[in-house]
Amino acid sequence: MARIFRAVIMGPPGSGKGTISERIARTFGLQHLSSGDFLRENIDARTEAGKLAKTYIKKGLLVPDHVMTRLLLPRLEEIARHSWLLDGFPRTLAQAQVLNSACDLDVVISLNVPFETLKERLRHRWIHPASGRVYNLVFNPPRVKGVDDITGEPLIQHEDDKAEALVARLRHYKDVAKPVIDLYKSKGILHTFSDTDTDHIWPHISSMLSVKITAPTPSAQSTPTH
Ligand SMILES: Nc1ncnc2c1ncn2[C@@H]1O[C@H](COP(=O)(O)OP(=O)(O)OP(=O)(O)O)[C@@H](O)[C@H]1O
Ligand SMILES: Nc1nc2c(ncn2[C@H]2C[C@H](O)[C@@H](COP(=O)(O)OP(=O)(O)O)O2)c(=O)[nH]1
Repeated sequence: MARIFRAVIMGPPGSGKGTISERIARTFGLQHLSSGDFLRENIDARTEAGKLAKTYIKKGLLVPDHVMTRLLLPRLEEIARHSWLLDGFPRTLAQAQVLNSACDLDVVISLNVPFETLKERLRHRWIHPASGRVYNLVFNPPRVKGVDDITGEPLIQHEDDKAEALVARLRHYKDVAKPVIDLYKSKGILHTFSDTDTDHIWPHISSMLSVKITAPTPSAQSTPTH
């Protein structure tokens, strides 16, 4: 049986985590678990943790560490027999430490994209809230303006992707992520990829993973979202 492979993808908002995670899931059969999507599912299902998380997200704040770990760790246990890729978690050093005591990671991918590029991308990001499908009016526009390709439902823009909230959000990310990145660097599992284009970064990530993942686990393949 193929060895279980555990990876984390990090990067500021707009750096391409969702887009690249989807490619990784499709190519290598890893289960993609996005903390943002998982929170939104909990909010929609009106779970206790979801209701609590909503009060923070609405204010543009990070959800407290103990709420995040209480939510995410049981989910990771559920998929413990699969190889997985975590996107959006851990976001803080405290979260990274809890994850560390729960499992050993094989690889941490860190995306390094210039600030101006991030601002430009997020301005044009539209999502289909029910599925988490991500569009960009320049990079991967929907076939019909304003509607999801698959369901035909309307697309929305996140409040915090709008220009006013962006700069503070990107600064905040840098401050919080630095100690997490330093931790993974010290463990020797950090792989950083720097470029302005996802299509340039992707072949490098793909070849790194091809070497690290001895054999893919196709049964864990997720549904393509792009
Ligand atoms: N690991 C986490 N710790 C704390 N809060 C989180 C975490 N992951 C997500 N959240 C909360 O959920 C919100 C939505 O998360 P999500 O990752 O979808 O979007 P984001 O923060 O806009 O980042 P990105 O654009 O990189 O996807 C965040 O703004 C934050 O409030
Ligand atoms: N122009 C351009 N846009 C890109 C590129 N890669 C991803 N995008 C788009 C897709 C989204 O609309 C937006 C942010 O990407 P994302 O995958 O949601 O990033 P993240 O917030 O999950 O890290 O940018 C890219 O390489 N070029």
